[in-house]
Amino acid sequence: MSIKVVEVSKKYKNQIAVNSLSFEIKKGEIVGFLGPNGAGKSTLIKMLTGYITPTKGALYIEEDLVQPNIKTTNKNIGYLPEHNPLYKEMYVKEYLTFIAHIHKVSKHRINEVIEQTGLITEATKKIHQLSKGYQQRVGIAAAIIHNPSVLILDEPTTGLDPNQIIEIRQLIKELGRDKTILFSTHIMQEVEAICDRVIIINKGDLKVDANLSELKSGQEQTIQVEFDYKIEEQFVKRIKDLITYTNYHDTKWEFVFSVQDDKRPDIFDFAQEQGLKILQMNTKNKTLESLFAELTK
Ligand SMILES: Nc1ncnc2c1ncn2[C@@H]1O[C@H](COP(=O)(O)OP(=O)(O)OP(=O)(O)O)[C@@H](O)[C@H]1O
Repeated sequence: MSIKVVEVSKKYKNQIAVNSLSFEIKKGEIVGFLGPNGAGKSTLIKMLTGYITPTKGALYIEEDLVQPNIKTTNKNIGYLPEHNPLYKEMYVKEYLTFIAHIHKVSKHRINEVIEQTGLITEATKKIHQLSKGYQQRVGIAAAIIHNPSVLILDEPTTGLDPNQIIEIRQLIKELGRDKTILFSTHIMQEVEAICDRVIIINKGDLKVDANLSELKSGQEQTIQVEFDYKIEEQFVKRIKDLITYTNYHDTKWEFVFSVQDDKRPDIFDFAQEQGLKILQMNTKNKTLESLFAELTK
């Protein structure tokens, strides 16, 4: 396991920020760590990186317990905090040279990360001259300069414009080819765009730890249809994968399916077989976004 969290809790005075959380992340996985504001994401990330200690429980990075072994575990972690701490008066290459020096890594690694994070054209500019998206790339370059096996990103796309968001997501995906990545966000679409697995927390509690495909397959598909003529129930029952149906009016129906594949083509085929025309058809799918809203009320 690259990351292991065992019954970890964190209490700030009377406030329980993280409540007995447990999960494991395998080598090479990209996992979205999702929760609304105040859910406890940053608190857990700070415990993984050794910035704060847990009130209870144990955290492991590449099999090493974080607390007594912070030096070792931090060698294996690249961390981009929520507020990317950059020395903005420095030039990009100068800053990365400074970070490389702290980590005692060889100079050739600086050019390597500049290339890897798409910073070649910006390397000779001062950091404050860069767009927010490029500043975020500098933060990521600094986080991976010592070539860690685990990368932890705290809300890496917050405050970026839509194009920058797409670019940073792409970069995270590329880095995920040879690193284990845990990144926090409060946007479900972000998780859908980047990862296979999601861990959802709310008010410090674990709500979901599942692959996205599992989450999606557990969802129902609802389709409302209006035909041009009345149709008998016995015929409607023949539609494949139908779990329930409601007849609102002679010609208006709502069908609920248990499968994820788009069932609209099947309804077209059915209508054709029955000699009917479709006047209206709407899907009312429960999105992952609405599932997240339900779980984090
Ligand atoms: N140093 C602290 N002292 C007291 N309470 C704290 C401290 N840091 C965080 N908290 C509280 O712990 C809870 C979890 O906060 P945390 O920052 O971990 O949430 P988050 O999921 O990262 O939220 P956000 O998305 O807003 O960054 C919140 O209620 C917060 O107010």
